[in-house]
Amino acid sequence: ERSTSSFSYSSYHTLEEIYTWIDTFVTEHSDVVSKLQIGHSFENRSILVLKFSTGGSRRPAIWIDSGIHSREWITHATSVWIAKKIVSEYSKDRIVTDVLNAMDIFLEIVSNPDGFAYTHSMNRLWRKNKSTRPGIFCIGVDLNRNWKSGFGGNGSNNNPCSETYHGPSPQSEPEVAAVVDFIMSHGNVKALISIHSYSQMLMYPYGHSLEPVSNQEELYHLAKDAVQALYEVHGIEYIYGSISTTLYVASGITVDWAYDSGIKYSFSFELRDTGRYGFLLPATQIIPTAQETWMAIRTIMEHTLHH
Ligand SMILES: O=C(O)[C@H](Cc1ccccc1)CC(O)(O)C[N+](=O)[O-]
Ligand SMILES: [Zn+2]
Repeated sequence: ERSTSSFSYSSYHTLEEIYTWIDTFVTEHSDVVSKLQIGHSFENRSILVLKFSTGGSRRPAIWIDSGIHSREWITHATSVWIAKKIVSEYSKDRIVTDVLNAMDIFLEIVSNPDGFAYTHSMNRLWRKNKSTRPGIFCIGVDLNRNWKSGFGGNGSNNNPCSETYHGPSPQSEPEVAAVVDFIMSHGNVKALISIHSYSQMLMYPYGHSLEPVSNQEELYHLAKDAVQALYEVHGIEYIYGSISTTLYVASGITVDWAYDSGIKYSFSFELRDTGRYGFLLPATQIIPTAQETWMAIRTIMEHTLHH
């Protein structure tokens, strides 16, 4: 469509529709937003990141990714809505304005484009990427088990047919390597938020071990405040805590790598719902979910700005 105002934020969209929306969005807001291509997926689709910046060079930054698991459609839809919210709140909302006057925001809406395309074409419940290797007869690596920190540990599987297959080696997958390379070369990312669904949880490292991270108290209280801000929008209740104690042990995950790489404010969301619809969350819940998630993310951004 010619403008993002004719885009339906209360519908789920295909990969092509989201990529077209990205181009329109960047054209409309070229003063604040630009499009980066950080790599290519296994099936050679572009891996795109939106950069929100009001100037400076190599400002401290906040990284947000969604859709690493392709069936979690509410996460891509939430990120699209949040992208629009960021530009509409700049110079209106005090916190967003302060954040963007001092920091950059990077938003990777579709972290697993091959898997996402596959959920539209062949298998709505596909989770992994679409990589194949000689002699291996099952497809895909779980991109939330392919990161270096704790790689191959409990809560990941070395069977290629498993939904939590960790891949042959850390960062073996182009979708993970692209993010690692980008964040490491940027070198000034202060917070990372990786968005999943479903369960209604806000979690922080570690997933691969039960040991608390050094700033556990700080992350606990920040998660508490973020979950409260979320609750105040539509009364949705989240639980919060470290991944391994709140959910289950999982190894080779995004936020553990981020934390061990020095990103001390690393969080993972599990969006709506708690199982009634699960991954098939009705489109009528997209905007309410995005509105409440935004308030939690805004809380994390504000804390990152001031610490
Ligand atoms: O097992 C997963 O990777 C997530 C839970 C999670 C989320 C973040 C870090 C570690 C684990 C659960 C989900 O979002 O993938 C939902 N699911 O189990 O399909
Ligand atoms: Zn997930």
